Amino acid sequence: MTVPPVPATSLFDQVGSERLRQVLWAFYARVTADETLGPVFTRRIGPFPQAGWSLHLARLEGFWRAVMGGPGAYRGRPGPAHSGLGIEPAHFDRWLALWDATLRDLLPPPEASALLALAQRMRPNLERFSALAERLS
Ligand code: HEM
Repeated sequence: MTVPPVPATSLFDQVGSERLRQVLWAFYARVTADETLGPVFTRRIGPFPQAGWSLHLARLEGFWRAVMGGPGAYRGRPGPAHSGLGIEPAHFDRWLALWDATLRDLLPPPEASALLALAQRMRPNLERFSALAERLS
């Protein structure tokens, strides 16, 4: 008798779109209130949660859906989006600390660690772009 394979569930299936959206809004509320990160985002997107934030969060939701194996059609270029903004390594340290704290507050530990690991792996590439002075997009 053959045992049917256990269907593979994606990280997106485990977290679900509603909780992903909650995580993103909670995270950017903290980011924009932070004295290191806040000014970079407010300069570019405007005061949270008004101005361009709904659009920005919709883009980010598409991005996270894609990297979590969920449905979506993200077509952005995260690298160039980080060049020319004056982002230093300290910004990345803080970003990841707030991401970790938000994930721990809102998700069970396995999902929180998986989402933290994804962002940690993206850091070196985004950091290379952030060192470029000119915006490429
Ligand atoms: C590993 C950490 C990070 C990840 C995964 C990440 C991810 C992203 C993504 C997916 C976008 C949207 C790109 C697009 O499609 O337009 C974005 C935009 C942006 N990020 Fe990050 N980011 C990180 C760190 C940072 C840091 C440290 C800062 C600086 C404080 C920052 C500032 C911004 C800003 C200002 C935008 C908007 C750019 C624009 O629309 O012109 N990010 N980020």
